[in-house]
Amino acid sequence: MKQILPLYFIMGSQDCKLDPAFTLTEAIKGGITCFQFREKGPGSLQGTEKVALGRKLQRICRESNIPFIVNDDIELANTLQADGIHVGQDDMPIEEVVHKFVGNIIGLSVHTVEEAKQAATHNIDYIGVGPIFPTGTKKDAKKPVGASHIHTIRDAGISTPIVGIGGITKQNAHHVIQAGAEGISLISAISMSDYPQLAAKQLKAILTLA
Ligand SMILES: Cc1ncc(COP(=O)(O)OP(=O)(O)O)c(N)n1
Ligand SMILES: Cc1nc(C(=O)O)sc1CCOP(=O)(O)O
Ligand SMILES: [Mg+2]
Repeated sequence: MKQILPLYFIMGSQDCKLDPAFTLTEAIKGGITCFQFREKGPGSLQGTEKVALGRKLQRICRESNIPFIVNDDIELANTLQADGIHVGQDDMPIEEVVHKFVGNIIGLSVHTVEEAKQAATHNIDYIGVGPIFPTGTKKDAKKPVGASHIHTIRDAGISTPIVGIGGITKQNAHHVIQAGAEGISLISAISMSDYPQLAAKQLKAILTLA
């Protein structure tokens, strides 16, 4: 599990400055280790258009052996036979997700130490901790917790693999890794770049040094 988490790219068409398939292809060339399809919020595709984009992006991931994870939508994850699903505290109960998606990667969002402790009692593969820094991408994001929050979770004895999320850029990514996370997950630092391959490469280089 830990080897797929270092540079975890998340996006949907609503997040992209350039064409989504091109953005993903370039991000893969730049060294991302995992991809989450998160078609959600203002401007996102719905229905058959969402499924078609998901299929297209999944094909791109498969060609390069990059795990393809679906955000929120269990039905889509099943339809596409995705490699995994990511859910939050307010989505489908985690017990149900674990039951329905057995044998696949399962990620859960966590904001507090208590939620991280709860998460550790379930058979999940990683937790997404955030928002670490202020983010403009998710309008209903909670208050930023800072990278030290990852330290606090580790100090509470939780060993579940962690990815930090929220406002992570090449300027602050090293704080997240130094605080004890296995990886960084991010949207706009790559999806809004004019050069997604370069953006991913630069982030990868920072991870190597951190
Ligand atoms: C890796 C990762 N971590 C956290 C999230 C956020 O999930 P959630 O809280 O359910 O919010 P939405 O993404 O569904 O708006 C994530 N998607 N990925
Ligand atoms: C999808 C998401 N979840 C968050 C959480 O805190 O759970 S923050 C976030 C948005 C991440 O986008 P960016 O990298 O552009 O800040
Ligand atoms: Mg969710």
